[in-house]
Amino acid sequence: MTEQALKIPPAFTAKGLTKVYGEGTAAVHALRGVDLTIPTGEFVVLLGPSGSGKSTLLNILGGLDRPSAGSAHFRDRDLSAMNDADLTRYRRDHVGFVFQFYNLMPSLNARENVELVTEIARDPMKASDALALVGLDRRETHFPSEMSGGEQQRVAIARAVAKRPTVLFCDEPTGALDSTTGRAVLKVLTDVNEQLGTTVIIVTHAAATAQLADRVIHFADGAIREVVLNDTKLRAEDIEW
Ligand SMILES: Nc1ncnc2c1ncn2[C@@H]1O[C@H](COP(=O)(O)OP(=O)(O)OP(=O)(O)O)[C@@H](O)[C@H]1O
Repeated sequence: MTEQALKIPPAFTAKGLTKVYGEGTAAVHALRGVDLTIPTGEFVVLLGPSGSGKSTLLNILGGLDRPSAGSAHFRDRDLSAMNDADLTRYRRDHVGFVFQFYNLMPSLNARENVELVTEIARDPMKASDALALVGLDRRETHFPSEMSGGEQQRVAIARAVAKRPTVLFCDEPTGALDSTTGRAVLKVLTDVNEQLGTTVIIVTHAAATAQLADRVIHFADGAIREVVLNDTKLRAEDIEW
């Protein structure tokens, strides 16, 4: 890591982060006191068995959910202390989301799907520039039904990055895709990380994705089991699926 990177405050720090769903005998301990730091600009992959708490962590860091105890800071701001309006503003100004199923509007073409965001964002890219970034500049007027799963996911990524988010959260972004298409989507995510400097945090079962990461966080049973820093990152084209 460069000296300059060391001076930039981390994107996220969590201390004793705890999430319990339900109460009493029905209580589910989704996060059991997680401590973590995610440096700004990193490409981070969260791996772990189903139910180990990965999505719960993503939802808290993304301002979609609140912890039961502990703290989660975005830069110097305590997300756990924010009210609903503050969290909405935080998500609007700083956060992009990409999910397994692309959640595109079927009646809108690719450009119009991206414009849903660019029309309300503060300092957005042009929708056409966002689509060019994901390699879909020639598909602007195509509707979701006219595109493959990988292309639809790239539109979803264009929509998420068009508002120039500080952080891009991806929950199983390749979960519905075959390996070739998955690689193409991962290539787009690494491009976003490298070209825009966006911090990218991916939850996935596709362990191969870890080969692209600066930091791999292994989850088990609501806790971090291991954090691995990659000295060498592979290019998306070269990962073994
Ligand atoms: N809204 C909810 N109400 C009750 N329990 C929940 C809720 N959301 C998640 N859980 C539980 O919390 C635990 C952690 O779930 P989470 O979705 O974070 O795991 P995960 O590691 O992302 O799993 P997967 O890989 O299957 O998506 C699981 O036992 C899950 O059933």
